[in-house]
Amino acid sequence: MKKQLILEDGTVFVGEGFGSDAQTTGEVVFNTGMTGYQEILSDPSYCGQIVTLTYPLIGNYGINRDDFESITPAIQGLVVKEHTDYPSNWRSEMPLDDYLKMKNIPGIAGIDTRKLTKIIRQHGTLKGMICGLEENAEEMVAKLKKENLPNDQVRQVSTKTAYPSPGRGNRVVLVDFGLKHGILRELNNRNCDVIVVPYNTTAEEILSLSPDGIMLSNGPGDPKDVPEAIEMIRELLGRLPLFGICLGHQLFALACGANTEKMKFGHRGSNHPVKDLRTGRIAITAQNHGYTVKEESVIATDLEITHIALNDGTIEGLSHKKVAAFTVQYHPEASPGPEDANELFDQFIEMVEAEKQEVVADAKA
Ligand SMILES: NC(=O)CC[C@H](N)C(=O)O
Repeated sequence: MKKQLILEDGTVFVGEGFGSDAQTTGEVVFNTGMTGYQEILSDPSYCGQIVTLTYPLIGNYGINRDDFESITPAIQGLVVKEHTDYPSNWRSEMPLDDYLKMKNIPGIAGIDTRKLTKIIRQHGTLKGMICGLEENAEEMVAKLKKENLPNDQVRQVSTKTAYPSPGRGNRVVLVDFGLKHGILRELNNRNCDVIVVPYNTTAEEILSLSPDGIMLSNGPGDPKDVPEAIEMIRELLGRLPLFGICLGHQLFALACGANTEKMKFGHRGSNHPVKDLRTGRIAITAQNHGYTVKEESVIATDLEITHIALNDGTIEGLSHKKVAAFTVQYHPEASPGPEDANELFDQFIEMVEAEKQEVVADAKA
């Protein structure tokens, strides 16, 4: 069935529908990863977004049980150049098309994704819709221009109730703003005794779980749309060691008095070089974000900029000068992508253990 992809600037692409037949509206973004479509479409940070994959052949290794980053994908739609119905991989359990149908996610294929990506890079991310050919494009453009996209994505994807992911090691409260399972996997691999809590849990409720450390997850949307989380982080600062990833990093920056802004078209891909300013070491990182911490806003805070993106110089990592807390804008849990930055989870565990030693030393003194 033919479908159209309509952008708010009036551009119309016609392609072949796959996945669900539903009509969908969202913010159109692009990801440049060469593999990892399953992890991308199940990453809750894409809630509210229609994702264009710039790699030209998608679906060739199917969908498997192991690579999900969440159980219920929150992506609004998928745009590809070519999509294959015939996956060929020993791990494949179903074709991408079947999966998208099952989860009611619309897709459109046969799109000139290079042209689309150039438009997004020039114009900045724009609103768009995937719909049938029967819709009048001009009317749809007018509708897109008028419409405000939802701003409650974190509420949509965060867990509704707390749940444990047990281990025998350090106790970590992981605040779920739309967490990728990769983060949970990394903590469990390090034997952490994790309790995952909803995004709007208060500092007091978190402290009542007696954690040794706090982890702030990734998540969708604008960090300023979750003021309750900013307040909670502010109250926890200095009371427990803290590590934040992506949305968690942005919320931490806001809680410390810095500011965030929307980027023109963001960073989404699996090969973004990031420099650690303290060691000079460069890591190739997985990224998926459309907001960033404003550099000039950091000066008046107790934060130190620890990492920058080599492509555009934006902030990629922060650490607190006075309390045990650090955050990164990129994804050390990878999925999809390189594992260069995976050791950050070890640094978090070391920080948690060092703080525990200090508590013991203080108690003895
Ligand atoms: N992956 C994330 O956590 C993304 C953070 C935020 N939603 C952004 O787009 O910048």
